[in-house]
Amino acid sequence: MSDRDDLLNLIKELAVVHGKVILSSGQEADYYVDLRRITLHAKAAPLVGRVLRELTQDWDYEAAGGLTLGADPVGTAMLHASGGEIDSFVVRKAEKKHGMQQRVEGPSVAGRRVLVVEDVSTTGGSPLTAVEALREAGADVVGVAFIVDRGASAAIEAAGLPCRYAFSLADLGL
Ligand SMILES: O=P(O)(O)OC[C@H]1O[C@H](OP(=O)(O)OP(=O)(O)O)[C@H](O)[C@@H]1O
Ligand SMILES: O=C(O)c1cc(=O)[nH]c(=O)[nH]1
Repeated sequence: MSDRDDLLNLIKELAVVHGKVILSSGQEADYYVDLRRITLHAKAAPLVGRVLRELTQDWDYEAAGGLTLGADPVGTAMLHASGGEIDSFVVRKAEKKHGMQQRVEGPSVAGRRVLVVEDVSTTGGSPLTAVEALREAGADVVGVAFIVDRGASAAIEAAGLPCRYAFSLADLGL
C-alpha cells in the first residue's frame, strides 16, 4: 500500500466523527473531520509530511506553514519529511503583544517563497487569513495545500492561488 492509501485509511478510522457540530465559519454540519487526531499521531504524522511533499513536489517553496493551530503540525511534518530542506512557520491568529511582536513565527519569511498548508479547509477563510499575514510579512505565497478539502479549493483558486489537496470528501466516503 502507498503512503496515500495508509493515510486515507487512518483518517477514515480515526478522524471522521458523525454528529451535529458547529464549524469554524459558524455553519452547522452533521460530521467533523478531526485531523488533529492524525497530524499529532505517531504513525500518521510522518505520512502527512510525505504525502503533502509529494503532492507539491513540482512547486518551488522554501517554507511551509499556516494559521495556528490546525496547520502547525502539518508544516512541521513537511519539515521533517525527505525531499529537500524546508523551514516551517506558524501564523498567529493575532500579532503577539510582547517579545518580538510577530504575527508569523519561525525563520523569517521576508522575500521567500512559501507554501500555505491546512489540515482541513471548508470556506478557505483560515488559509486566506494566513496568505494575507504572510504577504504583510513580505513572503511570496506560491500556493495552498490541504490534507482534506471540505469545499475550500474553489475559494482559494478564486483568490488567484493554486490549490491542491490530498483527499476530497468523496475520498473519505462523505
Ligand atoms: O477556515 P476554513 O477554511 O473554513 O477551515 C476550517 C478551519 O477550522 C479548523 O480550525 P479552527 O478554526 O477550528 O481552529 P484551530 O485550528 O485553532 O483548532 C481547521 O483547522 C481550519 O483552519
Ligand atoms: O470547517 C471547520 O471548522 C472544520 C471542519 C472539519 O471537518 N474539521 C475541522 O477541523 N474544521
